[in-house]
Amino acid sequence: MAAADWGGKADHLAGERATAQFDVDGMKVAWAGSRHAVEVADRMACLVASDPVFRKDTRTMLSRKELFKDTLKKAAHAWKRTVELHLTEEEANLLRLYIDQPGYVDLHWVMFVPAIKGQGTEEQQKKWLTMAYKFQIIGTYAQTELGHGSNVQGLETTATFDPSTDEFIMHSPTLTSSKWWPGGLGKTSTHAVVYARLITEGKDYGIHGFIMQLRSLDDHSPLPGITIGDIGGKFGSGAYNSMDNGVMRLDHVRIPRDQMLMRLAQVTREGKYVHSDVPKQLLYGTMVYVRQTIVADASRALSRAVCIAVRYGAIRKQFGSKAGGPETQVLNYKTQQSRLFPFLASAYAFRFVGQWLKWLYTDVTQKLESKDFSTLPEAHACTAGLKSVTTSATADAIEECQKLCGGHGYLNSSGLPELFAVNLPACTYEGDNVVLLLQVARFLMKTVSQVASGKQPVGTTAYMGNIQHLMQCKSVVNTVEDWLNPAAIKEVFEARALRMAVNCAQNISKAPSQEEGFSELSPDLVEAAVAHVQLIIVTKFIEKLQEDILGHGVKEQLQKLCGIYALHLIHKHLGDFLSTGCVTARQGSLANERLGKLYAQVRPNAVALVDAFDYTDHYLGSALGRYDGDVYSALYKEAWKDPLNETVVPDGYQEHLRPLLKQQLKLSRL
Ligand SMILES: CC/C=C\C/C=C\C/C=C\C/C=C\C/C=C\C/C=C\CC/C=C/C(=O)SCCNC(=O)CCNC(=O)[C@H](O)C(C)(C)COP(=O)(O)OP(=O)(O)OC[C@H]1O[C@@H](n2cnc3c(N)ncnc32)[C@H](O)[C@@H]1OP(=O)(O)O
Ligand SMILES: Cc1cc2nc3c(=O)[nH]c(=O)nc-3n(C[C@H](O)[C@H](O)[C@H](O)COP(=O)(O)OP(=O)(O)OC[C@H]3O[C@@H](n4cnc5c(N)ncnc54)[C@H](O)[C@@H]3O)c2cc1C
Repeated sequence: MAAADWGGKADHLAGERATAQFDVDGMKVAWAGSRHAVEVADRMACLVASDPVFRKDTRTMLSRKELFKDTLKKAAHAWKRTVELHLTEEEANLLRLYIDQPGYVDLHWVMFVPAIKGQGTEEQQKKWLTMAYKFQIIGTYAQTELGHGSNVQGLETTATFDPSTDEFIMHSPTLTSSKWWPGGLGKTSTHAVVYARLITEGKDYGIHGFIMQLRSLDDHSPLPGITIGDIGGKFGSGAYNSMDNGVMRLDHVRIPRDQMLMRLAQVTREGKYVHSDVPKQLLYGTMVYVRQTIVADASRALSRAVCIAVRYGAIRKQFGSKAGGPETQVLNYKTQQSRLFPFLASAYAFRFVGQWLKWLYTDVTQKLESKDFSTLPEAHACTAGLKSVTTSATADAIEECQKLCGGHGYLNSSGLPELFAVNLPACTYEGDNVVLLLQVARFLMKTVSQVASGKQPVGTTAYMGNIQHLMQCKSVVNTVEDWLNPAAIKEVFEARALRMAVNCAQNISKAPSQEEGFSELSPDLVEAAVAHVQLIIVTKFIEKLQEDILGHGVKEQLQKLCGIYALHLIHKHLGDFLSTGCVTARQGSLANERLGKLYAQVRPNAVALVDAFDYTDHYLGSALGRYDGDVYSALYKEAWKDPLNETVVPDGYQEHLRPLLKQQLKLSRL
């Protein structure tokens, strides 16, 4: 499909594509998850790429106001096309994804609708979702405040029940209780799920969700008692500035009692608080859902950056033979490969673990429906941990890809600055990554203590049940080839994760209290959580390789990428593996040797491996990452689009530059 997008011009990367040792179409299926997924994604990507309304090549040159208006235009046009073409939910989601411009619709579909689905009663769902599905109302998720984001229990907005009118009074009692950050709140949303402290009969029952109308459906003005605005420009040009993240103050705004989301708890007509038989943590269910989707977003963002850096690395040449022979493609430098190929492997690893996480989430949701809440803690730990590790690695990798592309990577036309700016906040939103890793650590500490009392752990912590062996085993690796054995790899990751968790648990038990110990050891706990999450990613990659994977050479390439993913982590975190005694220094250096060989094997396949992501030039949005590799013409053409080049002599010449030059000239003649 990218070839169609390219329009049949010379393929500067044809030589690279000819060296591929696998079936690229088969790899596209492995990446997308099914032949059907490839087909729908292709169709939606082409629909977006061929529609002039969805152009984005001058996005970074727009003012904030122009960018915001452009986002409104794109969102409205996308909805029009969705209705005209009778798109399915799957197709409409992909359409939004390929438009590739953050906006209010993300919050509406990804948070507002799921919050009502998860926390509303059937009656509430019927009423509000009917309107939301038709875009008669636009919703957002208003949780974070100026004073508190991570600490949800610390939110200050109040919802006080008034039995005399059967209403809640929604109020922001302090400056720090102003809602702050919700996407779409600033200028667009007509409604929101607002999180506030429920107070009834004089008692504070903690945080609950309420549906509030914020703006008139006639003229869009804020309703009485509501003050709303945008919180201001954000990091980078374009990027997340298309989103109107908002601030909101409430001054004793009254809403009917039935606008409290009442699936988890209810307030009766008399003002009695009644809690359902579902765990109160389901209040956080929307966040679990979104964290799961963010893992898929991370793999996509990382694969875009890698696609740009690999294709450009194959085109860019620097230095050469002394005899004046051809210069070297920068992708052939071993340093370039050792920096870039782990990202290529990580993109595939995150993609597969994201597919597994989606399955886990669906499974938990089905269990919740039949009132089985047993797997909720694991789902929370997995979504929190994977969201954290994949988004942090992705943000770091995009930044490194910019450096891997040298000076040209720093240009907006490379696509990398915007990609970085738009994905960097994923380390913060939906839970700060460190805060989330501490949640994983909490789960691990509980599991260690259950194992100590003889309980058999299940799911992603099942390995901890093998404690006798894992606490004292030594890696069997003796040669470079031994590092090709998935069982040998898995064992060292399991031993490292378990030993780090057990060390933490033992040290916590020496502290005066559990709480003090947890706080004192939090840096170690974060590292133990990362080790556990990396084990999940490695394990799921290995399990993926046990599935039927069709297409010539596809499985072999994935085996190499799996090896690179695991071995680069051993290399990067060798301190952990050595200090916990899982591998010796010699085994560590054998792993590194194996890694070097894998890089060499992947090199002829690198361009084809990024082609398998199946991105159009429109979606990639990069002069460096073009499918045809015609990088220099593209860079040259893009430069002329800059508003500075609209005139040959710049604005300001007459006022500032000319007088300065004339003055200096005059002085020099004196
Ligand atoms: C070039 C490119 C251009 C354009 C690109 C285009 C598109 C954009 C590209 C990328 C983005 C694409 C898509 C993005 C998709 C979606 C994102 C869209 C927008 C982002 C919008 C962001 C929204 C938000 O940020 S909403 C606000 C989120 N806030 C948080 O996450 C707050 C974090 N804090 C918490 O979750 C909690 O407070 C806490 C840290 C967990 C602590 O909670 P608390 O104090 O209550 O609890 P305890 O620690 O005491 O725990 C009690 C108990 O509960 C368990 N627990 C906690 N949480 C959960 C849970 N979620 N589920 C289940 N159980 C939970 C906890 O473990 C304890 O259990 P135990 O008592 O058993 O130990
Ligand atoms: C682009 C963007 C979009 C957003 N969209 C929305 C939205 O639509 N709706 C919404 O409600 N919110 C939204 N948010 C808010 C977001 O969810 C919060 O910013 C996030 O949860 C982090 O909270 P915080 O800002 O309070 O960070 P803080 O908690 O203040 O973090 C500051 C620092 O303190 C550290 N820290 C905090 N607590 C601990 C602890 N217990 N132990 C150790 N370290 C700790 C953190 O690691 C961090 O380094 C958005 C944020 C961004 C950036």
